[in-house]
Amino acid sequence: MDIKKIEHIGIAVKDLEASKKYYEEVLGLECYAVEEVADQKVKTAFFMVGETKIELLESTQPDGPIGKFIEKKGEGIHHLAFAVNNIEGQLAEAKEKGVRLIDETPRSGAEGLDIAFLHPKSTHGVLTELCEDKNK
Ligand SMILES: C[C@@H](C(=O)O)C(=O)SCCNC(=O)CCNC(=O)[C@H](O)C(C)(C)COP(=O)(O)OP(=O)(O)OC[C@H]1O[C@@H](n2cnc3c(N)ncnc32)[C@H](O)[C@@H]1OP(=O)(O)O
Ligand SMILES: [Co+2]
Repeated sequence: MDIKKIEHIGIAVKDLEASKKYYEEVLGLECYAVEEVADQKVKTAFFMVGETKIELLESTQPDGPIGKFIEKKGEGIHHLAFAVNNIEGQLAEAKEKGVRLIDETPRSGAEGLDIAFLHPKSTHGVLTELCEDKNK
């Protein structure tokens, strides 16, 4: 695969406002965007840390992926997202190499990126997101 960098680290939180305060007031990071992604049933808050972002995720519905994750495991690191070119090609390669795809075709994520997830059961336990900025 052709990975450029870690695009973001996704963190599941119960209360976006409360956790945002920790990142701002304790860690001293600046939240530069808050966005709801209805397709994923989440509200997100983004912080830039060098070239990588932290994506806080609060569930907007109990049956969404973040709602279910928090119910089972509590708050914490949820996924690792890599920036790639040609996301469709990367998905095809991953599939060809035996990885189970959650998304066979990319969906719309936050910040206008195309995103697709690889199943944690075939990535040694890490829910993995591929992201491509097709507007660049
Ligand atoms: C806004 C956007 C963006 O960046 O632009 C986002 O990030 S949206 C971020 C939120 N969206 C997503 O995560 C979409 C992709 N995620 C999904 O489709 C789902 O959450 C799955 C990862 C397939 C899990 O869903 P499912 O209903 O199957 O839950 P489940 O609890 O039965 O999980 C099946 C097995 O996977 C494990 N599992 C579940 N979530 C996990 C996670 N985040 N990391 C590692 N392992 C995980 C469970 O422990 C379980 O293992 P055991 O059987 O051993 O107990
Ligand atoms: Co993400």
